[in-house]
Amino acid sequence: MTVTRSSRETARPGRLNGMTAINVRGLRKTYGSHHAVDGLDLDVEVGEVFALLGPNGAGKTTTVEILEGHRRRTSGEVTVLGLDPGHADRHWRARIGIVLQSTSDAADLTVHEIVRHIGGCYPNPRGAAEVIDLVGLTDKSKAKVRTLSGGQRRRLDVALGIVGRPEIVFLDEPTTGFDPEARRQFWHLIRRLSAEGSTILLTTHYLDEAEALADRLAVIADGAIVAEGTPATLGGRATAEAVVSWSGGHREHAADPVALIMRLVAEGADLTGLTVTRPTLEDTYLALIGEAR
Ligand SMILES: Nc1ncnc2c1ncn2[C@@H]1O[C@H](COP(=O)(O)OP(=O)(O)OP(=O)(O)O)[C@@H](O)[C@H]1O
Repeated sequence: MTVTRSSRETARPGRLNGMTAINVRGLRKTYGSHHAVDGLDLDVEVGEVFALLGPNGAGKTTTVEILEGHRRRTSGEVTVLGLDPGHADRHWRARIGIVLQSTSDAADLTVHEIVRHIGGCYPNPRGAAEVIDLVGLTDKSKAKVRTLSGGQRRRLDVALGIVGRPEIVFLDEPTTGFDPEARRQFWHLIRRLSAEGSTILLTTHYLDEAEALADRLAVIADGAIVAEGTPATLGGRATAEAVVSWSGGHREHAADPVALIMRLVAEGADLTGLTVTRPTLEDTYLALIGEAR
């Protein structure tokens, strides 16, 4: 597949172009007779931010947990940072950062204590205060984990996922429960981690989040990838017909909207209220999911 890379790529000093961080071929996971993951192929390059989209039950978490070495696969080939996660050792685990869907426990420790404690499990951790600041929890540093709100706990989960300075970060629905400001802060954090060279694989139901963060994304339906591309090109978005509307309720579909507008100008049409729209990522996503059903 030819993939158009985003302009953000060139701005990344830590990027090692062309090296594969995640390589998946023919991944399958069955529960009884149910195929949760059904022949999934995926390549994520070192330094990429890659988003997995898909409806509830599509197989995103199952896939991510297999990549993290937290779930056994039924069949298929998987390498993450060059190793099979099913047989990986402590050294490999120290290079991986994980933010699970479930919230953290350790309710009687303070935020600072738990971050420092988990950081101590890694060879080269970030400082606890630095990580707590990165996720915007500095004013809750001395608070017990059990007193945090849902969104604050989620931020703590992110802190625990990145404290070990991981080369690759798995984030499963990281911003669920975040208020809008916290989501923006989180986006800023992801861009910063990415700029430092981390590879990031995230699942999300927020299409604006995928569009804002991802170099590439893939849509999963029924355990397989049905489309893959950049946010701009997914599902043929970049070449989809535009809808051109102008005064008097005029509306035309056009493969080349500029040519249409030039023609209208030449014809002396009243172009008050001219708009040109292409399918949004949400339109494209919903169409892909609809086709897959
Ligand atoms: N331990 C399990 N036992 C049986 N079925 C499971 C198990 N874990 C997941 N499944 C099933 O596998 C399918 C994929 O689940 P998964 O959690 O990977 O979906 P998802 O895409 O992450 O969904 P969501 O967006 O809701 O988080 C679902 O049908 C789910 O019910």
